[in-house]
Amino acid sequence: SGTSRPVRILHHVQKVAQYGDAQSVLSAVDSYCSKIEWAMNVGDLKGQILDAVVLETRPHYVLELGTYCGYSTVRIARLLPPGARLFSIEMNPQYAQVAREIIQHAGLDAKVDILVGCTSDLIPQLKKKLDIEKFDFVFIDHWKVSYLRDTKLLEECDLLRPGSVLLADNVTCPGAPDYLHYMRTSPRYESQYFPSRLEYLQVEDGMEKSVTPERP
Ligand SMILES: Nc1ncnc2c1ncn2CCCCCNC(=O)c1cc(-c2ccc(F)cc2)cc(O)c1O
Ligand SMILES: [Mg+2]
Repeated sequence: SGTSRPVRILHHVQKVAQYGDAQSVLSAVDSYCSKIEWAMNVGDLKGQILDAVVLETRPHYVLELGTYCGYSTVRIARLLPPGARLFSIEMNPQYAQVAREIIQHAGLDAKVDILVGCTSDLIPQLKKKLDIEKFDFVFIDHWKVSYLRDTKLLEECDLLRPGSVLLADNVTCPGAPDYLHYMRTSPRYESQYFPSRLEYLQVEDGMEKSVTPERP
């Protein structure tokens, strides 16, 4: 068919979701992807883990690696206090445009900036480009083979502070074994696994939450 899966998801959201209502946008994506065609959104089950971590972290500056259709971007942005900012990096320009329109439909575009490019190129530019010191919360959901490399890049670029929270999707399926090993053995992090299910399926998956301890 002519359109891409993200464009079909966008059209469904524009057709059935209430403009300015983030929850109806999330429900529209979840019903489309559970009934019509699967897509790699974090989904509602793992989304509830994401919600809980965002609410307990109360982040002011958020970074997301891998935007796709913007489902998790909406999920996070809807819970942010006024003045908080979410920057999401997406490599695929078509995905980025779909995400912008889904985020706009949810009424959250004022809180969100989608940066188009590869994380390894953009992360080193963030301090200068965004005039940001540190990120309080990072949601990692892009290429699974890039999780560890990009986390180390965030460390090297001094974008994390004691108490920064990293939450990684798909650490079981498709899996990010080198990231898990690093997070669970590095003295720099305290890590916790949240078992769940792969979006819209009965397959086991889970998310890993890692925090740089506050105490010196
Ligand atoms: N800024 C950037 N830098 C680097 N890569 C970048 C990027 N921006 C985008 N990409 C390129 C990756 C985009 C896709 C990442 N997500 C995934 O690959 C993913 C796959 C599954 C999956 C599970 C079981 C299956 F059978 C099949 C697929 C589930 C998920 O929840 C996933 O998040
Ligand atoms: Mg994912």
